[in-house]
Amino acid sequence: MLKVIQLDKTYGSDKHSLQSVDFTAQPGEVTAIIGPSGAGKTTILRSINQLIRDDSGQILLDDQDIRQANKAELRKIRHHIGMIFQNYNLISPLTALENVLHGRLGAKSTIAGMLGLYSDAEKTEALELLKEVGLQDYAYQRCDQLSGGQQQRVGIARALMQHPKMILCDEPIASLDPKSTKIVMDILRQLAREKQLIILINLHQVDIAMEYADHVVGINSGKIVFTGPTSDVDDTVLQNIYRQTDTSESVVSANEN
Ligand SMILES: Nc1ncnc2c1ncn2[C@@H]1O[C@H](COP(=O)(O)OP(=O)(O)OP(=O)(O)O)[C@@H](O)[C@H]1O
Repeated sequence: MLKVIQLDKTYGSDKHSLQSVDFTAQPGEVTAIIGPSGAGKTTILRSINQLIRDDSGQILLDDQDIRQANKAELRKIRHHIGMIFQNYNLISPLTALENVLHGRLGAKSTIAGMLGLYSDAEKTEALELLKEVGLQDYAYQRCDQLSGGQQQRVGIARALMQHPKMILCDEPIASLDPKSTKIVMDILRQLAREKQLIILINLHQVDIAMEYADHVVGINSGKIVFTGPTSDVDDTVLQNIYRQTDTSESVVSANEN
């Protein structure tokens, strides 16, 4: 389980971007973080794997506080956290298979990684993962010749190659058409269920969050204003999450552990 407790982040001296952020995300579930532009969604994801250093709080992944990890421990923890990005972050001239194999880089020695030395077992696994995301026929195609939706699926296979406990997805469908959006979201939900992964997704599209998420975290101006099952999200909750001004201090919480 992921537990974020009292997380605070200030950019510069006065830009308070996260204020006492508390939420949990469970294995086997899709958890969507929703909120207006600038609310702090990306800052939360980047804090979780310590791409940015937050100021205070706890980030517990299976009871290990990521914030307290030393460099070697952090490298190990990060290896089990997959990342999915809006712009896919693939290496364009390389094939889909080569990009998926890059998911193993964190587990290899620098030399083996630099020389692109992968075992037959790793290649077989990468091909299997491409099959899982429906891209078995594209393994040897350069990534810049794939559609956006196909590239995002390569990104998912690359994350799976890390044998993740958790996948953090930052606006994974923002550049995709509705058909590709459905394919990608169906895959993410299925992965959560079948592999018991924690899937945490920043989303701008409320309708997609409502359709695919089991759990919703609503944030406005750096503060959590709702956390609970998707079935508890109604118009009042959405108005609170997307309100223009930061006048309300109300926090709606349902069935939190
Ligand atoms: N590197 C930075 N330096 C200073 N302020 C930053 C930095 N990164 C983000 N911020 C500020 O922190 C706040 C939260 O930003 P963040 O990108 O986390 O929001 P978001 O909810 O992901 O927004 P969007 O939906 O538009 O991507 C914003 O006010 C933003 O301007």
